[in-house]
Amino acid sequence: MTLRRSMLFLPGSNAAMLSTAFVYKPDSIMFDLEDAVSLREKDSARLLVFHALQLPVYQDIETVVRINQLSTPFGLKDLEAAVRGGVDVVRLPKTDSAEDVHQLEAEILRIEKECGRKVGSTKLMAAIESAAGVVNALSIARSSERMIGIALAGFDYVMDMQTERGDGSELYYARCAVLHAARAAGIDAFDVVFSDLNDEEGFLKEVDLIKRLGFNGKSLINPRQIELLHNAYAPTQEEVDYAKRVVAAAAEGERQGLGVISLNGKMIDAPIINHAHRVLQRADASGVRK
Ligand SMILES: CC(=O)SCCNC(=O)CCNC(=O)[C@H](O)C(C)(C)COP(=O)(O)OP(=O)(O)OC[C@H]1O[C@@H](n2cnc3c(N)ncnc32)[C@H](O)[C@@H]1OP(=O)(O)O
Ligand SMILES: O=C([O-])CC(=O)C(=O)O
Ligand SMILES: [Mg+2]
Repeated sequence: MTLRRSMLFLPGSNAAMLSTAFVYKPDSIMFDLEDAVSLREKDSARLLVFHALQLPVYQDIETVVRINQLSTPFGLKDLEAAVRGGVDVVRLPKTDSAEDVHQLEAEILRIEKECGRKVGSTKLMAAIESAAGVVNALSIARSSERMIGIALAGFDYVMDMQTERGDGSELYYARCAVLHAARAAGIDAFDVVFSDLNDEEGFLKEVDLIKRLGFNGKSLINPRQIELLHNAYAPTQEEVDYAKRVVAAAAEGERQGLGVISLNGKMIDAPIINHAHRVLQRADASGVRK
C-alpha cells in the first residue's frame, strides 16, 4: 500500500522549488503545468519539469505531473514530457467524464510504446472540479486500470457551483461523492487545497474533518502544511495502546475459539480488530501524534 497523505503542488515554472522540494518529504510531489503556470511560461515550465523528473532525488519519492487538459494547445505536449520524463502519476485536471480519461489513456499507451517505457507503468489520477465531474465520480474512478486516485479540486468546483469557499458546507456533497466513488472503485481519495497559509487552526480543523470522513490525504500548496497534516494523521499514543490491547485480546479469543470477545466490557469483533490493525499500520507509517 502506498502512503499518500500529502501531495505537494509546486509551480513547474519555479526552478528553485523544483530542485529543492524533495527536502520537505511530502508523500508525493506534484509538478504543476496547469493553473500555477502562466501562458507565457508553459513551454519553459514543461522543459524544467521534464528534466526535474530525471533528477536522482526524485527517484525515491512519488512524482505527479498535473498536465493541462488535452483540449488545450499544451495538454498533449505536457503528457509527452511527463511520460518520457518518467513520471509516476499523471494528474488530469478538470475531469468531467470517463471519456476524458479514456482519451488520455490512449495517448499514454502510445507514448509508452514509442519511448520504450513499460506499458502500464504510468499511473493516473483525476481531479474533479465541476458538478459534472462530481456526478460522474464513480465512472471516472472506475475508468482505468491505471487510476490510483481521484481528488476534489475545491476552487474550480465552487466556481462551477456558483458559490465560494466558506466553512466547508459548500463542499459537503462533493466530498462525500468523491470519497464514496473512490472507495467503491478501490482507489485513493484526496481532499482540496487549503489556501490560507497563516490560518493553521483552520487548516487543522479541515484536516480533522477529512480524516474523519476517510480521505487518504490532501493536495497541499506549501511545505508548512506537510508536518501538520502528517501529525494529524498519526494516531495518538492512547489509540495505539488500545489497538495493541484489542489485537492481543483478539489473538487470545482466537486461541479459545471465540468469534466475539469483550475487552473491559466492550464488544470486540472483526471490524474493531481490523480497525485496530489499521491504527497500528498508521503508527508504523506516521509515528505517534505529537
Ligand atoms: C487552485 C490550484 O490550482 S492550487 C495548485 C497550484 N498552486 C501551486 O502550485 C502553488 C504552490 N505554492 C506556492 O507557490 C507558494 O507556497 C505560495 C506562492 C502559495 C506562497 O509562497 P511563499 O509566501 O513564498 O511561501 P513561504 O514563505 O512559506 O516559502 C518558504 C519556503 O518554502 C518554499 N516553498 C513554498 N511553497 C513551496 C512549494 N509548494 N513547494 C516547494 N517549496 C515551496 C519557498 O520557496 C521558500 O523557500 P526558501 O526559504 O528556500 O526561499
Ligand atoms: O486540483 C486541485 O487540488 C486544485 C485546483 O485546481 C482547484 O482547487 O481548482
Ligand atoms: Mg483547478
